[in-house]
Amino acid sequence: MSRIWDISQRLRPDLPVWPGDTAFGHKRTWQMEEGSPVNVSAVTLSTHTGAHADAPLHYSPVASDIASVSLEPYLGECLVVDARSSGALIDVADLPEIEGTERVLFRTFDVFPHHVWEEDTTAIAPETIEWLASRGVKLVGLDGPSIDPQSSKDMLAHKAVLKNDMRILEGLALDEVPLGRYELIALPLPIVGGDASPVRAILRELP
Ligand SMILES: N[C@@H](CC(=O)c1ccccc1NC=O)C(=O)O
Ligand SMILES: [Zn+2]
Ligand SMILES: [Zn+2]
Repeated sequence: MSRIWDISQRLRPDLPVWPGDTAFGHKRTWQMEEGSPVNVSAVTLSTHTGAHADAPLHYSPVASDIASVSLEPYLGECLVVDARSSGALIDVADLPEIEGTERVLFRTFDVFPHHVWEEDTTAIAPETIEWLASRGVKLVGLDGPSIDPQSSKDMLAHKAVLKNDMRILEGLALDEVPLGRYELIALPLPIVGGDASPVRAILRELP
């Protein structure tokens, strides 16, 4: 069996979420201790909880929801890149040779903030998105909560992704993963009308 790295955040009540967004909630609705033959629960969560995929509908009212997007970009060979020394934005000059990979994941945190919400996270310059698109990249991902700065109102990186019909993963926990090439598997749930979906994201060692 090839080695697997789980790059999903654990879903739990104290999971930090985007300021003002819905907290993660999980409650038991049937309990074996109370005479039910099984345990069952209900969850409450934002579509942008933990490791998640943005749908084009998140940044364009007329674009596809998460149930309609092809799964192909979320599956296949990817490259994990070190962006820990980038400043506020990952610039083209910060990129390594990407050698024809269709998926690029950026590590920006020295240590992933599992217990606090960080406001000033590293985002991706729109020119970098254009550069990656011009080299055939179909999916960009990062450990931070957004490919744009959190204070952004113009969402230029998301707009560059829309223009180039790329896909986005955010909130990936990359601390344990050595830089390099892997197989990515990070499938969104088919939430009809959904602007995003949590994913179970893994990286698998290539043969
Ligand atoms: N744009 C962010 C998420 C985002 O904007 C957001 C996520 C959850 C709740 C509110 C959000 N934005 C509010 O202005 C993203 O990169 O997906
Ligand atoms: Zn998002
Ligand atoms: Zn986003």
